[in-house]
Amino acid sequence: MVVAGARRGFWSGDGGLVTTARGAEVLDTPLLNKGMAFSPGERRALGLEGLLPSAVLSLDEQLARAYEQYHEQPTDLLKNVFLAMLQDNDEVLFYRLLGEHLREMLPVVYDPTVGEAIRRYSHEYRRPRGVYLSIDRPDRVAASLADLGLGAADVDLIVASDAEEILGIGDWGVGGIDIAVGKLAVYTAAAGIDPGRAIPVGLDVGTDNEDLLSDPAYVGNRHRRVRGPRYDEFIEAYVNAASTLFPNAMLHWEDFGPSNGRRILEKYRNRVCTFNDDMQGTGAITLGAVLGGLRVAGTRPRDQRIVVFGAGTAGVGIADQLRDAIVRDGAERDAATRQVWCIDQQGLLTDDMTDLRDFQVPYARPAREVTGWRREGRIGLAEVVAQVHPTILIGTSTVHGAFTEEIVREMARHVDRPIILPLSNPTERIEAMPSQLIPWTAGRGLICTGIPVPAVTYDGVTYSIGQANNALLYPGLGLGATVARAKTISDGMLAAAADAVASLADVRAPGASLLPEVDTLRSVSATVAVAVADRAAAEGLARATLTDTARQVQDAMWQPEYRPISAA
Ligand SMILES: NC(=O)c1ccc[n+]([C@@H]2O[C@H](COP(=O)([O-])OP(=O)(O)OC[C@H]3O[C@@H](n4cnc5c(N)ncnc54)[C@H](O)[C@@H]3O)[C@@H](O)[C@H]2O)c1
Ligand SMILES: O=C(O)C[C@H](O)C(=O)O
Ligand SMILES: [Mg+2]
Repeated sequence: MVVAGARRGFWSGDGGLVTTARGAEVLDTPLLNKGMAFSPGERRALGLEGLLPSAVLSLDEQLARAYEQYHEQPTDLLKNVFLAMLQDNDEVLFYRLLGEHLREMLPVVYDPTVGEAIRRYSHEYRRPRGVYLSIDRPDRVAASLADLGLGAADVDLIVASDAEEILGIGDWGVGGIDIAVGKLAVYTAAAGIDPGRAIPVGLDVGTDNEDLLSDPAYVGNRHRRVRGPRYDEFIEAYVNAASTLFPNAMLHWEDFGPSNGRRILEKYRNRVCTFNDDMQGTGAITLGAVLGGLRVAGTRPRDQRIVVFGAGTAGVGIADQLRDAIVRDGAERDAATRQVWCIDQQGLLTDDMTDLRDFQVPYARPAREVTGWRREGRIGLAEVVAQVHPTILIGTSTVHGAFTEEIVREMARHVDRPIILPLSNPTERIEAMPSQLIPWTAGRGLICTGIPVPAVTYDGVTYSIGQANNALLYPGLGLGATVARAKTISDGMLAAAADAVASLADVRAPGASLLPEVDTLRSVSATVAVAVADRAAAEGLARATLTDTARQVQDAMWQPEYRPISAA
């Protein structure tokens, strides 16, 4: 295997690494640096003898020190900053620490703390990570990607964000690159994506966030978001450059605004290996959670009535995948679409509305169907729940507290096991907390959230709350696509991923989580990867030959271990 970074002075040798770097350059290269773990021989050969204290420590000893330092950080934001610095210093140690304390540290490197890190990006800035592409220099896109010094076969994955809709907190301009960094950390911790073969990209198209525009410390392009043809040309330049320079890389899109996310995916999904996490990753993991819920409820996809509150990128992405699951269960496509009710800012979406987004149109209800429904300017969630008696309620609205006690009690009155998924992130945006939903449904609610939340004990039963976050899905999807060298990401590959996740949750015990536990992310991702790669092969989309997929997936997983390093 080639280790990315060859042009940065290192590549893989016989079971180890070989480098032309010497002295401080070795210590300053996070994928080479082992801190105090260089052996005396390596110190001599690499010119480090005078640059390090005498002791030689093992990875485990450094791990213990790093864990102690982590705990000395007083806030989650400072813990996040500490981990970012560790990653910039010694990447093996960072991933080992993260992997050993995944449940504790995932909320710090990823959601919800990553939201705080993004807001504070320009103020907490210490050093760059990733590639910063500017809409003001469209002709420099390819050159900027080439600045990393990576070769055509060196890259498996690129995560890019234009930061228009970061989580549920809106436009955060250049700071949005940290969502790409956070997603990649999860890719590696969960699925062993080689961190030297993955690139975070910030697409800086400006920002409409007034606070950023007037902040003297802001480090991004200080102008409004560019939209229209110039934006599209910039995206085109990015896709062309990325897929030409790195033809094996999957292009992952993260946290784009609703007017761009779907449009971009539709434009490129049959041309390159690409995937929108908020639409497709979220849709598939939510389907996984729903399938777990249906196993408990003892019902089938085609029996469901689904209300989606917040019909944006994620909400409609979820609607699409739930509709497709109903179709796979035997329903006609139109009938399956009619089993979904979408609500957005203008209330229940109906076909007499003139301001619907194109992707909302298929879900608009016939206006005549709702003539007698109560309106207070619009048909709100309470009325839809009262009329429809949904079996599944999804929250992707960013409206904190939107699932009120009255609404939830009304839903639970008509359904034995209501499936309620308040998925908005981060914590301050969630539609309702499980600690409220469980008592409001007298323990009958089947609940998952997007953020990690503690278990809830009610009436003697402890309810584990599954995290229906796309983090349970995209790492395995990316690994599977990498192993298969998939040409494109198909709907069938997403459905296979959802089925694989759902199959791993043991939902039999009362209060059991509908999804596998976050601690098992690595094995979940491996299972998802096998399902995705096999599906790609079955659909004729694999460019690699799969002989023993499970073995190939295991072999492809990067391990956070110090490798012997020799001087070239
Ligand atoms: N759990 C996960 O894995 C996951 C994945 C993706 C997104 N999300 C979360 O879902 C939320 C939405 O993300 P998105 O990317 O779809 O954003 P988005 O902006 O595309 O969608 C949000 C939608 O909610 C609508 N909305 C706002 N206020 C509303 C109201 N009062 N009533 C009804 N609808 C309202 C908006 O008009 C918009 O259409 C975010 O909080 C995000 O963090 C979670
Ligand atoms: O990033 C996350 O935690 C999930 C999702 O992609 C989101 O935008 O909220
Ligand atoms: Mg997202």
